[in-house]
Amino acid sequence: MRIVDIREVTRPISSPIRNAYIDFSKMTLSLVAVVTDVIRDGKPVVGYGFNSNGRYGQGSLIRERFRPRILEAAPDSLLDESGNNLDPHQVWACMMSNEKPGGHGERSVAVGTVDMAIWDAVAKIEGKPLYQLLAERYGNGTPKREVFVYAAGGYYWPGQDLQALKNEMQGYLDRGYKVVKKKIGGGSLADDLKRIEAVLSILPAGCKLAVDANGRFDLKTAVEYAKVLSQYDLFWYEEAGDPLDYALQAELANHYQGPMATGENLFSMQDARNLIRYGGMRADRDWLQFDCALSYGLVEYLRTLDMLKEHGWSPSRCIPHGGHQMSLAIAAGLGLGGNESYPDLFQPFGGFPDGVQVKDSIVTLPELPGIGFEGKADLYAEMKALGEA
Ligand SMILES: O=C([O-])CC(=O)C(=O)O
Ligand SMILES: [Mg+2]
Repeated sequence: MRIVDIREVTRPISSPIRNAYIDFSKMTLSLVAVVTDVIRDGKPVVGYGFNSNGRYGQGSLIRERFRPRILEAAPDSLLDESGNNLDPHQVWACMMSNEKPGGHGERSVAVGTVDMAIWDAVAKIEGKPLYQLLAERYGNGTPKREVFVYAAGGYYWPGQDLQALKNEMQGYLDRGYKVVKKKIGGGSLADDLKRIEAVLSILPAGCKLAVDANGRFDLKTAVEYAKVLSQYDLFWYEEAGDPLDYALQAELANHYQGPMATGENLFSMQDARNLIRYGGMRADRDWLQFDCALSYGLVEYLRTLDMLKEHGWSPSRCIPHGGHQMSLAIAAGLGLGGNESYPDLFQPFGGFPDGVQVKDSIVTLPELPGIGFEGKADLYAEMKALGEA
């Protein structure tokens, strides 16, 4: 078998929202199709991938470096031992040939996007859900199809008042979520507190709020917020300072006893390892949000999970950023603590297969081959236009 083509298209996922650092008025993503010559149900198997929100489409890197490397490689060098399927680790090594270490910037997003499509193809060729394949190859053999999800929103919308914020959050509760997230750091502390209290005022017992500063704060501000946020029983306090400022994160732990979360902007195992070594994160309560779609894909994420294990961290402390089905499959296959979800944003790319309902903040993954994109009609329509044209 061989890869016949790799196609990329850059799509808008823009909206007028902003967090403490960026607005999303020009946000895009790359959608990738990896076309193989393997025939299933009378059609070539095509794997699909896309990158998460927050970084932009990676078309030029994919077209200039990663696509040609794969297509120019000897087809057999990309296969597993059976010779009947791709080996994602070999494809990854091929993409990363002649790439120096460090400086993980945008290329990790390009590689992560192609890697997602490779895993989708591999699981489809095996005729299994990706979560099943992962549980068999790297997990305990049995996936856990019920995955915790929380609703991320609470962005700064133009003109949104407190009532509109409450309505937004109520909408998530009505759809079955028990944990909701809102942004902080995009206004004054006093305004943020009004917004936090507005949300808390509508949360029933058993439901929780997480807050996300998107790396905006210096140490002084992060600590100021920590002191005030300590009065609430928050689900977590996320990305207070710059993602690479491990000393800030470590110092913050001296001022905030509740759970903290970070990692969505760490794009390699090595960066994640530095967070674990130097960031003062606490394995008994904190959360790790590394997102494979931004950070060299699942091949690298497997290395990150191994690194975590060596440092005494359970995969159940990981709740990835990004709200995509790839991380849902990894969560189900390898026992992560859950996944992010953006019920009202970044469509059609985020979310779940059609008909999957959130109940008590849990989704149950259906048995679809691959990652499961074909189960979401609006998403699959976009994918099919690229991959089956
Ligand atoms: O607003 C963003 O860039 C997304 C984000 O931080 C998250 O989902 O945690
Ligand atoms: Mg975040």
